[in-house]
Parts: sequence; C-alpha cells; structure tokens
Amino acid sequence: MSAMRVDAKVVMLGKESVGKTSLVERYVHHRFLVGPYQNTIGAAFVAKPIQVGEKVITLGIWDTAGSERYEAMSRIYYRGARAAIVCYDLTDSSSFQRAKFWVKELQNCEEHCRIYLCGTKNDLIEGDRSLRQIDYHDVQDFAEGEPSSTDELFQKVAEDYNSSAFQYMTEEPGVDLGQKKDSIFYSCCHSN
Ligand SMILES: Nc1nc2c(ncn2[C@@H]2O[C@H](COP(=O)(O)OP(=O)(O)OP(=O)(O)O)[C@@H](O)[C@H]2O)c(=O)[nH]1
Repeated sequence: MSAMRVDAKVVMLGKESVGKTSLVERYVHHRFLVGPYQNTIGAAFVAKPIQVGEKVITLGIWDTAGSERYEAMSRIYYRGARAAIVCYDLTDSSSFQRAKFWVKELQNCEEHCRIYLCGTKNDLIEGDRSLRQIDYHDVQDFAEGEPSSTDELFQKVAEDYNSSAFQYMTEEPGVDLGQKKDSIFYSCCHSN
C-alpha cells in the first residue's frame, strides 16, 4: 500500500466525549458509531483527500483523546497543525470552557494554525431546546460563522488551507499568514 502525501495537518481537540471521533467517522467513513462509548487513547490518524477546485488537498486528521489525562499528548499532536477543529458539546457548558482553553492555547502557541470552533450534538438540542447549555451569543464574541454540515466544515478547512498556501506563494516575503485573533470560524455541525 503506498503512503498518501499529506498537505495539511489538522488536529481535533476538545473535552472527552464531545464527539470528535464521531465527527471524523461521519465525515471520512459516512458512519455513526453505535454501541458503548469508547474513549480515544492517545490519538488516531486518518488521511482524507478533498477536491478543492481543480486540486486535491489531502488533510491528515489527528483525532486526539479529550481526557485531561492525555493533555500533554494532545500538545504534541497540535504542533505544526495548519488547522484545529475545537469541539464542544452544545449540551455541556464545561466542554465550552475546555474549548476556550484550547483556543487560547493555540492562539498563544501555534500562530499558523487556523481555529474552527465546532458545537456538537446538535440533534439533542433539536429534540429538546431546554438541553442547550451554550447560547450562540456566547460564541459570537470570538468566532463567526454559520451552522454547517460536517462535509462543509472540512471542505472549508481544505479551501482555507489552499488559499493560504496560494497566498504564501504570491505574497511578498515576511507577510504574516497567521489567523487574526478575532477571525475564528464557528460551526455548529449537524449530520449530513
Ligand atoms: N446524540 C449525539 N451523540 C453523539 C454525537 N456525537 C457523538 N455522540 C456520542 O457521544 C459519545 C462520545 O463520542 P466520541 O465521538 O467518542 O467522543 P470523543 O470526543 O471522541 O471522546 P474522547 O475520545 O474521549 O475524546 C458517544 O457515545 C457518541 O455516540 C452527536 O452528534 N449526537
């Protein structure tokens, strides 16, 4: 089996059980995990080619373990990432605090990493609005965007990477390609 060339490293971050693995499974394998919840140990990797215009961009997606026990390992996995999908569970306010922790850390440590904040388990709040613990206005202070499908989220990651790589080739040397601190993209993923 030949190895696939990865264009951009993407890291999934967020509190345990927010649904990072499920999001990746849904996107890459079009399946929703059933059965008892199995927490990720360390991290899992999958490469996913995505069509962007006439090009194919291959994302190397690292799905990290959300348990705080593995926090030091997650730091290793986000190093050099061009994008981070920071997930929180819309029905769990503590997961939003944890997401803010990762956003701050990435902003301080990985200036070329674009940040995508993703609210998960939208289906639960669609079934019962009272379960919602994080209001859309709470995220508006530091992120902007629209509810989107999992496909749309990863497509945006690939397109943003592609346009920043293009900028890199055409801009003058010394131009800062880091994401502006106030331009975090927000997505509240619903099933495709
Ligand atoms: N209702 C609902 N449940 C979900 C959704 N996504 C994940 N879950 C459930 O939440 C639990 C945790 O999902 P995972 O995808 O394993 O969570 P994780 O963030 O990868 O967890 P760690 O590996 O511990 O970091 C599982 O029981 C999933 O079935 C969703 O969109 N809706």
